[in-house]
Amino acid sequence: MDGMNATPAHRAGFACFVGRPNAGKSTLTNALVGTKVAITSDRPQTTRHTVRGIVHRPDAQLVLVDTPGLHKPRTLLGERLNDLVRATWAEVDVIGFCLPADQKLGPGDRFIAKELAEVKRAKKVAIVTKTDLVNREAVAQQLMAVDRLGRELGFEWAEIIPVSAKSGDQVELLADLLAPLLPEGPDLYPDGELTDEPEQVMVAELIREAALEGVRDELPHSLAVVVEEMTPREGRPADRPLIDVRADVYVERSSQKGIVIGPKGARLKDVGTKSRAQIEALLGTKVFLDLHVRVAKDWQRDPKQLRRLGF
Ligand SMILES: Nc1nc2c(ncn2[C@@H]2O[C@H](COP(=O)(O)OP(=O)(O)OP(=O)(O)O)[C@@H](O)[C@H]2O)c(=O)[nH]1
Repeated sequence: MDGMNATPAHRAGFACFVGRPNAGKSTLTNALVGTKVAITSDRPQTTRHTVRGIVHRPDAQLVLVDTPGLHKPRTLLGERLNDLVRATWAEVDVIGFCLPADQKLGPGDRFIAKELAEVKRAKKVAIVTKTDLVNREAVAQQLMAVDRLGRELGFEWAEIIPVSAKSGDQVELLADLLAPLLPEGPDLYPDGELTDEPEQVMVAELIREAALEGVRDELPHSLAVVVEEMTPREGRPADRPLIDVRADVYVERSSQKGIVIGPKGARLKDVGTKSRAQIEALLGTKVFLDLHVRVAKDWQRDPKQLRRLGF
């Protein structure tokens, strides 16, 4: 190749991390993006919400979509949630299968990998996570185990890589390996998009958690929250700022609206009080929270709505 064509084409695309609960997907997303985007916790299955983080590089833009976990479906809703996961998988360019280095490859991993084998378009990357917890020998064993798993299921991993999101070991390299797997194209999102999004996403997640409390069985995955506005109130003294947060809680059917609002609005008020306290703790300032409940019919099934709702 001569000097004129030496610059590789710019690439941009979507990737998501999959893996059993607690595999380290959110932590890895945060490590790659360099900003806290998804909320992590020691509790399994906190990532029900699909959250985007964007890795901006000179040569590529990698948009990370955080899908909910795929589970052995026991209910119709579980089945629908899995549909949502598969719909996301069908749209992304790269899927990173996360496997913790400190746990033996088990039935849960196999279940997910089997599903992965059905995904045709996306390139699949195996990521052995939490390598700081074990010695090199154990990491090597896990790399071989996941390699075998791919072959058993009849597909090949585009890459297999060990990382530690905690220590940062190999995180850069992971980004270097993911970037070339994306399709050629210009940035999908403007640079700087990230600056206020993570906070808004976290605020939305706090409201969603509060709104789900006590009604999880009735509306497990039919709730989405979009923060429409987050602005400092003008004319406040510098030492006592106030942030106005306007957010919409979306349900799928009008019958669900009543559940969220509660008798005489009592539930929604409670949701507001609870989530406001947490938002204030997160932002470190007083907050005025303005909550509205809206119906977005069958949002889980409509790609346009999903995108609007941040999925
Ligand atoms: N030692 C170590 N711990 C990690 C690492 N990455 C994640 N963890 C821990 O593992 C636990 C689960 O991490 P998450 O990132 O929340 O895992 P997840 O896969 O997003 O979990 P779900 O949301 O339940 O699907 C947390 O306690 C993390 O602190 C790592 O590289 N090293």
